[in-house]
Amino acid sequence: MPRTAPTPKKTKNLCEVFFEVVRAAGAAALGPVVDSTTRAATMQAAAAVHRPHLLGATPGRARGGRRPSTVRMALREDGPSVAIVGATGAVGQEFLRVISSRDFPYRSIRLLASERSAGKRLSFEDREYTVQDLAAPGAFDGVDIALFSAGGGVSRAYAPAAVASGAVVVDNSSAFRMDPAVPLVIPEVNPEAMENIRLGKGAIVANPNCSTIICLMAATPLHRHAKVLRMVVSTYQAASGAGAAAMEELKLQTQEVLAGKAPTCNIFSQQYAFNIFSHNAPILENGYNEEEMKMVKETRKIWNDKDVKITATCIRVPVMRAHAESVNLQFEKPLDEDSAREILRAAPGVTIIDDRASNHFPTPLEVIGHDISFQAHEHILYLDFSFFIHAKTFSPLDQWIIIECSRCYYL
Ligand SMILES: NC(=O)C1=CN([C@@H]2O[C@H](COP(=O)(O)OP(=O)(O)OC[C@H]3O[C@@H](n4cnc5c(N)ncnc54)[C@H](OP(=O)(O)O)[C@@H]3O)[C@@H](O)[C@H]2O)C=CC1
Ligand SMILES: N[C@@H](CC(=O)OP(=O)(O)O)C(=O)O
Repeated sequence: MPRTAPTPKKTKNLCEVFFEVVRAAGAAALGPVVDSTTRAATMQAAAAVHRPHLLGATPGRARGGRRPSTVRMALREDGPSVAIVGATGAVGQEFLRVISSRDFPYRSIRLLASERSAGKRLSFEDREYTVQDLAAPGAFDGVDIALFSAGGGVSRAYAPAAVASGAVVVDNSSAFRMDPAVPLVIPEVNPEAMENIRLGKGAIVANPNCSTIICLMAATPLHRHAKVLRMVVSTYQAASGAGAAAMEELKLQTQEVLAGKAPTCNIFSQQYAFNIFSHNAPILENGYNEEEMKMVKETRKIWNDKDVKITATCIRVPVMRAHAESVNLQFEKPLDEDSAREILRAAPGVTIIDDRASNHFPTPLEVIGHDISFQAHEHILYLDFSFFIHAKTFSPLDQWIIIECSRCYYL
């Protein structure tokens, strides 16, 4: 199956921005990503592509060399102090995993959650941490970077306090995405939106909805080349996007249905196993569900184009991890298939897997282990191009985003 590794984008990338910020903060340059698993090695290669300056700026360290997984280089005096809000949750745990697998440098880590979890002990990189109550006074004292993933309400309630104490908040929720004062960033797409973010100067950086991220990582390079006039997206969203409890429900329902029992419906209002249904987000006045309108609004903000025509149909499919999307684009300028392929080959975070001869294209199961990939599955008509994407959901795609965002100061 032909695969093409992503190559660095030509515009100023996240690493450069982050490097500048870290330098401005008086911190030393960062080191290479290291981990012990094959999957992490894949991510390491991708990270190397995205962080050439960081890799090059660390004298005396082997580039890309494998070290034993027990030897962590992430805990560094010159790294930022990091807080994770929602540390006990599925995404919070994923933050920790990615910080570790990407060797993200940190001076200290503070794990924050609700009072329900306060006092709970969690181990990370061979150290024990006590989960602290987010609502306790001084929760953000001395914090440089706060990664929020505890829901929109928690972000709205506590992100301002984190900012006031000087932290850069990277928010995984939808709370601030459409706030004109808050950059909405996909590092591989619009890192320039957070050029003004500086460590030590409180600010919020918002992370888009995962379906938007997946779509725009492939659509934006084409948009920049030929200008998208109209985008039609259909999603096939996995259980992981709805959290750990939803994944458990899919597993349980599958067992129940196979055993001839009635499926347990706690997270979703209808049977999920062996079924598909419209995304469970609330339906809005215009008849779209909220997930679909996020795609519309967030794309317009990220592209800074309020006129681009977008429609989305978001569907939940009984797949454990990895969302898929069908994207149809109409361009202002002609774009042939070979050109589109070349553009996408050069796009960061995009891998082309397009084995038409044997009718074998990426599946969610195969995609787990890659940051993002897509499949061109239709020939290009004049001004028209369709492709199909499989990508991970919050795990680890959003974490990649978050890690890279934080690099901008840090995600
Ligand atoms: N960008 C994207 O596409 C995605 C974004 N998300 C965001 O991440 C959020 C979390 O998802 P997930 O990890 O799956 O959810 P979980 O339910 O697994 O975890 C929720 C976390 O938030 C904490 N929390 C909840 N309420 C409070 C509170 N009042 N104060 C402090 N901490 C609180 C919980 O702490 P405790 O253990 O104490 O209850 C827990 O750590 C989502 O709500 C969504 O906003 C998620 C997926 C994708
Ligand atoms: N996109 C997630 C839902 C979610 O968490 O979205 P957001 O980050 O916009 O709240 C899903 O698959 O259901």
